[in-house]
Amino acid sequence: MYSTTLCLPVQGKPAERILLGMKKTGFGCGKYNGFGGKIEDGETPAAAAVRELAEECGLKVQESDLEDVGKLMFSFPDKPELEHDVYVYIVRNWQGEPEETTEMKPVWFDVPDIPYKEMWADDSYWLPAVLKGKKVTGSVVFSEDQEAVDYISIRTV
Ligand SMILES: COc1nc(N)nc2c1ncn2[C@H]1C[C@H](O)[C@@H](COP(=O)(O)OP(=O)(O)OP(=O)(O)O)O1
Repeated sequence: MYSTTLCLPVQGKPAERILLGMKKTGFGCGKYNGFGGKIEDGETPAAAAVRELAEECGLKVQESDLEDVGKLMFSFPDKPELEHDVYVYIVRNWQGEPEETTEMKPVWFDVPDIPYKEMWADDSYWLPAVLKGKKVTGSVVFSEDQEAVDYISIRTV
């Protein structure tokens, strides 16, 4: 079990546009997602979110720019080593312009055009609520192929 972060840069409140990245390597390669990765030993979730956002798309934020919008747990019964949780943040203020890196190719989407079919299957269950200003907590169990959602429980606040 490990912990990760996921940072979602948005414009507007409620969100009108979102910056997603096409993941080019590693876990989730070939999917659009927010920006994030594993929390390193001794690192706080917020520090990891700031670091990963800069590493993956060049946007610089302060920890005070992070809006904590929830925590999700992902499990894969057929691959228990992939079990992890994710701290999810929205950011509305940053320095710099999105740039392609070796890990991600950033693309802005209008919220109605978010490409859910090219994203992790859980996203359509919780991202719309987050973009409307809700906070989410929950857990997702993935199927044998690690793509479909077998069970999901999301609580919005
Ligand atoms: C399984 O469902 C998931 N859904 C969504 N929306 N996002 C997910 C899911 N599983 C993982 N994520 C996010 C969490 C992280 O932001 C990335 C994956 O990060 P990873 O652990 O693979 O870290 P890497 O970017 O590969 O590399 P390093 O941490 O080693 O830099 O996806």
